[in-house]
Amino acid sequence: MICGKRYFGENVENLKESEVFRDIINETVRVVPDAQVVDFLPWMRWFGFREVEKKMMLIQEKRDRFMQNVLQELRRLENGDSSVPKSDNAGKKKIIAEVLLDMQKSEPAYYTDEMIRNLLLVLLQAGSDTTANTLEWAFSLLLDNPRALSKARLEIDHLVGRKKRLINESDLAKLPYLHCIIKETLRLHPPGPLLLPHESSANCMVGGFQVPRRMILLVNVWHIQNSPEVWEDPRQFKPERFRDFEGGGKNGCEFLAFGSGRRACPGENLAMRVVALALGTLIQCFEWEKVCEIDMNEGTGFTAPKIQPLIARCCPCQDIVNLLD
Ligand code: HEM
Repeated sequence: MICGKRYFGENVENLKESEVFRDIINETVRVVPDAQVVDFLPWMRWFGFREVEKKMMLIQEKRDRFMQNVLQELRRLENGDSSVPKSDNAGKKKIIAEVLLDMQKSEPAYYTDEMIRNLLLVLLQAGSDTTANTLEWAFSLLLDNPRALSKARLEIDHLVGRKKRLINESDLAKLPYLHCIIKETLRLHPPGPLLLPHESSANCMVGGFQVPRRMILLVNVWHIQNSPEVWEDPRQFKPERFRDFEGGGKNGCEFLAFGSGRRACPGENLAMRVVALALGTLIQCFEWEKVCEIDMNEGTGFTAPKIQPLIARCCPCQDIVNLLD
């Protein structure tokens, strides 16, 4: 959607480029927690805390180089350069990078290359790890809760039937239990456990505390969503609790996995669809089995990933093999 290419999975067009992309994502996620320490304790910078500044500058150079190459390639493609390999997307809908380059033609002072590069990078960065981690946590929870997995499969089977077709985007609104599973996963393991740092633009009161202008606030969403004061049996995986749940819950503050208000995640709808479609398809097509006890511990890192990656066994459901072929 963003660059017109695949950087993960099968049919990756340019292996080297996709490796650089994955490195950028991983390195950024790794260095952000240290950068936040330095933001809050600026004197740590004097001691060169974990070489954060140096690392961030190196990553930024890599990010800029990567994205500038993408922009140059798109320009060459537009000018009819046949040496640039055409992507799967060529001739179909415009990708976001192309839309922004078009806008640059009418407003070059605003849509500079730097602005476009950073906008594309923030979308890629914000959308990749968060979505992938959610999928991995959801599957880990489902394998640990086989009843919920069966219930999700029944819901899908009931809607589309196993033999007929794979689920598609238009089915998603009719799969409420699948959505409950995703929300319960995001409640237990929010990929933004402290949201992003927010800065108050004016003096204000939050929860009875005076917050002066320009104060940086972190919101501990992990705690809110796992607190017994807010949720019954907070550490239990109970997708049903989201059945009649609206928005963020009471006062809009119980479920905050995508943040809230003006700076909430703009990718929420997209993320919910992507995760639901991926999770739903994996449930529909395969029989799943644990190969060992699943380690449910969260590691450090900006998106609170699993410490141990999920390993599971799957084999295609018999009646869907033809469809998969
Ligand atoms: C399961 C997936 C995702 C989760 C849980 C998630 C969660 C979040 C959270 C918690 C924030 C910070 C909100 C705040 O501080 O109040 C955020 C910001 C953001 N997200 Fe997502 N996100 C996800 C997927 C995506 C996707 C797919 C995109 C776009 C392709 C995206 C783009 C962004 C951007 C651009 C911001 C910064 C918004 C701003 O500062 O105004 N996110 N996201």
